[in-house]
Amino acid sequence: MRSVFAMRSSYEEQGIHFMGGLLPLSSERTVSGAFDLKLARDHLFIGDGESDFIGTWRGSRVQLYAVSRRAIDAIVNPKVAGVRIDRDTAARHSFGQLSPDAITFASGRRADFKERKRNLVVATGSTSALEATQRAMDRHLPAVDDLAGLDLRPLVTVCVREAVADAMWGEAASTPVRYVDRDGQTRSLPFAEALYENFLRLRKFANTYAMRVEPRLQHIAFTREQRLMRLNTRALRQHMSRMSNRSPDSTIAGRLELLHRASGFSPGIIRDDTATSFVAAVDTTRTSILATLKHVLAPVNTSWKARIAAVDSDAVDASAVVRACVMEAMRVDTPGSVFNGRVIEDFDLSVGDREIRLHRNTLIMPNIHAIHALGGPTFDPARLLTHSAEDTAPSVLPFGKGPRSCPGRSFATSMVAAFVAAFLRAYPNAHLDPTQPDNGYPIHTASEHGLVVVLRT
Ligand code: HEM
Repeated sequence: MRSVFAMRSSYEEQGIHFMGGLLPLSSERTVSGAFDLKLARDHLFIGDGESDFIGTWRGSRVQLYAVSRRAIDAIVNPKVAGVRIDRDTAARHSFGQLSPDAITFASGRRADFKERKRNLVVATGSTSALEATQRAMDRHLPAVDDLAGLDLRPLVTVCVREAVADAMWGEAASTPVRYVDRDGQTRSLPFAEALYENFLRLRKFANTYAMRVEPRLQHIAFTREQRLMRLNTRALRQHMSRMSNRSPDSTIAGRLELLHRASGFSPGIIRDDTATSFVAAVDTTRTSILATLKHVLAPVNTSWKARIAAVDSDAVDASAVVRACVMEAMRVDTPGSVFNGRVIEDFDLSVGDREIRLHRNTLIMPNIHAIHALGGPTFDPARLLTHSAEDTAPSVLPFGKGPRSCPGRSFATSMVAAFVAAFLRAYPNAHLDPTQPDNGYPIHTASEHGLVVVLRT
């Protein structure tokens, strides 16, 4: 078996540029710097716009990022993804503790993988996100007269969390469960809120230096916070096991249960695929809403705000203008990254007119941030509206691509479109507060700054 140093040398000999220092772990210091600047790890490794791959260390492993469209297409090709490259993500050691049997961590090589994925697409796609979104907005949107400025981050978070929970489980999402907060205080929280809060804590802990270097350490309860999160994880998993077989057929959980059971999937898989869909949905969807509002509420984009506001409320879901604004916002402020994969056997990957020898155990993933950066930092939905069928499709991949791409895409885009259009109807004079430094930061799932708007002129 090749050492990581031999692997790296082989890639450098094949012309792949490495970033982040010569020795294993060295890149983690650079990553800490990126977190300080409120950037996600993958923003650092976007390449020069010419290369196919960028290499670095991830902890003590060799990581390759596909950074050109053709390299991404090569590694997500169904003949490669789930055949010679399989899922291997450190996330299974962090928030994966909540749902270890979820599809997110499952091998794409299993014979039943395609059916499992199809069930998720059907269960999430056949739900109307619109009513759940509107109900949550009706509960939480503030009375306009009371507010000169408003941080949208907590407002959007609570609306999306409740709307997704409603679509996922119906009333059962509000069942109170015991939850231990960061101070060690035991409280009673609605089940979906407790699940989301514990997910956020697990993910935050995973971003610390030690856990990035050795993600498996997250399974050992060294710290008080780890012990508290573990208590919650156990209680939540027990609660979710008790919820099985009880979700109404009108909910995503109910439909997934019917489909997965008919396919012969175990109760553990049904439980964990439901839980993973909830956490995957809330975090990314609320980030996409914030990103879209950030752009359409900027004074320079008033014409796009007006075009969205002019769309009839019944036509929002199908509106090309609304979709173009949402996708373009996700291009400029990409919510999350795709999950990592691992090369499972040495093989030659065809990229354009050359072959690249990939070595077993190399971590490898598409860097969608690199593709998105090629379009530049300016929000311009027109580029998505004007391309003809003959043009190369614009490279906007916030949901990933290929066999592992997001099964909740249709649900998510409906929810983002519904929220943004309803918000603009409710607050036609809303605009970004130019005095707020927080508004200048990029928006992604792990960022914690606010998005402050003025609701009145
Ligand atoms: C705007 C919102 C969303 C964005 C930007 C997003 C993005 C993504 C991305 C980038 C991936 C990884 C793809 C890959 O590794 O190739 C993913 C996977 C996944 N997403 Fe989403 N997602 C969103 C909403 C949702 C929703 C609403 C659901 C379910 C209700 C969902 C469920 C999942 C699941 C289960 C996976 C794992 C798929 C697999 O392992 O094969 N996501 N998503």
